[in-house]
Amino acid sequence: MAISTKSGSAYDLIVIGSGPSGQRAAIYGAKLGKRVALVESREVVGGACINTGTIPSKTMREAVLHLSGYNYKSIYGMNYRVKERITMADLAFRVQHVIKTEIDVTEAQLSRNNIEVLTGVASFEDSSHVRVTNSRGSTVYEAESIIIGTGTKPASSPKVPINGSTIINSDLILELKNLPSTMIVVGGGVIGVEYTCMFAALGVRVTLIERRPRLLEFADQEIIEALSYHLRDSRVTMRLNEEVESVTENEDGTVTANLESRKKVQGGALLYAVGRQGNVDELNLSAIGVEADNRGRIPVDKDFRTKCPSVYAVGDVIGFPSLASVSMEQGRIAAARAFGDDTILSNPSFYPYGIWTIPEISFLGKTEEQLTEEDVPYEVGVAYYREIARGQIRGDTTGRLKLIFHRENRSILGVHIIGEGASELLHIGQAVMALGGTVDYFVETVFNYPTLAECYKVAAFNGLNRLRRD
Ligand SMILES: Cc1cc2nc3c(=O)[nH]c(=O)nc-3n(C[C@H](O)[C@H](O)[C@H](O)COP(=O)(O)OP(=O)(O)OC[C@H]3O[C@@H](n4cnc5c(N)ncnc54)[C@H](O)[C@@H]3O)c2cc1C
Ligand SMILES: NC(=O)c1ccc[n+]([C@@H]2O[C@H](COP(=O)([O-])OP(=O)(O)OC[C@H]3O[C@@H](n4cnc5c(N)ncnc54)[C@H](O)[C@@H]3O)[C@@H](O)[C@H]2O)c1
Repeated sequence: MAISTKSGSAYDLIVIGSGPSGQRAAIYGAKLGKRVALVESREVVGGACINTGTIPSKTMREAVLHLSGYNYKSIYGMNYRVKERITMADLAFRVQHVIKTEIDVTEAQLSRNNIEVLTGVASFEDSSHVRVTNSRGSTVYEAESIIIGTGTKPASSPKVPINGSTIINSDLILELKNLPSTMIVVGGGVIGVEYTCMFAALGVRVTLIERRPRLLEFADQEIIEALSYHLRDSRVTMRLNEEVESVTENEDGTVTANLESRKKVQGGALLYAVGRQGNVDELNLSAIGVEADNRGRIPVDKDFRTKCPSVYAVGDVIGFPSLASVSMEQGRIAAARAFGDDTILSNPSFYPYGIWTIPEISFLGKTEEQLTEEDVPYEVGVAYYREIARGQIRGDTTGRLKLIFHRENRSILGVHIIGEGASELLHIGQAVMALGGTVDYFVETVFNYPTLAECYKVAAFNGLNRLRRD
């Protein structure tokens, strides 16, 4: 069938992709009074964030915690649960509800800002023209500036036959018909570890295989040791320093992961989570003289401008840190820069991490390992949730907050938390750090009682006591 080509409208800004990076870029452009179009290849807006990634996984985690009674087992006993037989349908029910609401909220935001949403696959004609192709044909639109926010998709391998039922990637989690009794997770990155925790909390026996010597290499070692303790306690088997070479489906419906070391691991289902690949294949980047690397990442400068001066790229498609929070910020900055607005400033040293393991982990700033490597004289103060009244009330007696500060000028260098509420709690430390506060702030400040925020005060006292002893 021949595809008809039409000439479409002209815009000030065309944004490709409606994930967090694209949404924020488009809205910021509109706030600057520009005429903006947002191209999205899926039928719905929201990107991987709303449809397959952040929102589904975080909602599923909440459903798992609620239905399994995980947070209350230490109070009411190991057999406590809200629902006896938890099914995939129970989890999917809550996830679909939140996805739908988030899509509605996003659509309303885009429409309020007069952003025109064009459904179809975008590809470059040249540095100011984008072709949008859908089942009705193809139209070429013009814009002064173009921002790419096309995100990523799960990395695949010809030796791992994803079948959507027993061998899945993170996009297909909700396609699992039943909860398997055993599961293999390949990849000890954020996705692999988060889903390992959820399935383990549901009683699934998980084997987690990671080719590196430790999980989540960018996080503080002590925090990861604490997480590993929880994983073992939830009957997770960790196989570190092991690489999965291929995966085979067995006649009895089970699957086998074949390791480079010639070991074999068998399970009822397998989640393949070995990283993600940039969505660049359909963009025709060669038309604008831009080339992505072997993982589909587009190179950009500090303002997110590509080699082609009128084209910017933001979000996961430019690589690290690949977080929804940071993607939004990058989108805003790129739209501002595209129209000569230099007022938005953002300091990546204060970007936080929230890792939704069970228990959750959150941190910002430097780790002890990094500071040792950089010869920075530091001291550490730790507070344990079990010593804080709120920790006892909530039933989380294993959490901890670790404050790292400079031994001489007492500035905060890092905050690392594992335990319930970590991702929210972190923001107190983030504010103090960003505003140039010192460890003394926590000593001098009165926090509500009983709250987890008290951890900051206890950790500060603990660290300052150590400093005095030396
Ligand atoms: C399982 C999982 C859990 C996650 N959890 C968290 C979390 O807890 N916290 C956090 O901060 N981050 C999390 N992330 C990461 C977060 O989802 C991403 O950082 C974020 O979605 C990136 O936003 P984006 O706008 O760059 O891309 P995306 O959200 O991937 O959106 C890109 C959009 O572009 C569209 N597109 C692609 N190519 C074209 C084309 N040629 N034409 C038109 N449209 C196109 C796609 O269809 C997609 O809708 C998670 C990711 C995954 C996979
Ligand atoms: N809470 C959050 O912020 C959150 C949650 C989920 C995902 N994300 C984002 O999504 C992105 C992708 O996550 P991911 O976990 O897929 O990727 P990743 O790159 O973080 O981790 C993949 C892991 O798989 C391992 N691996 C690769 N090949 C292997 C093999 N053959 N056998 C065994 N192990 C192998 C790698 O060593 C690595 O540790 C991340 O960059 C992250 O920022 C963020």
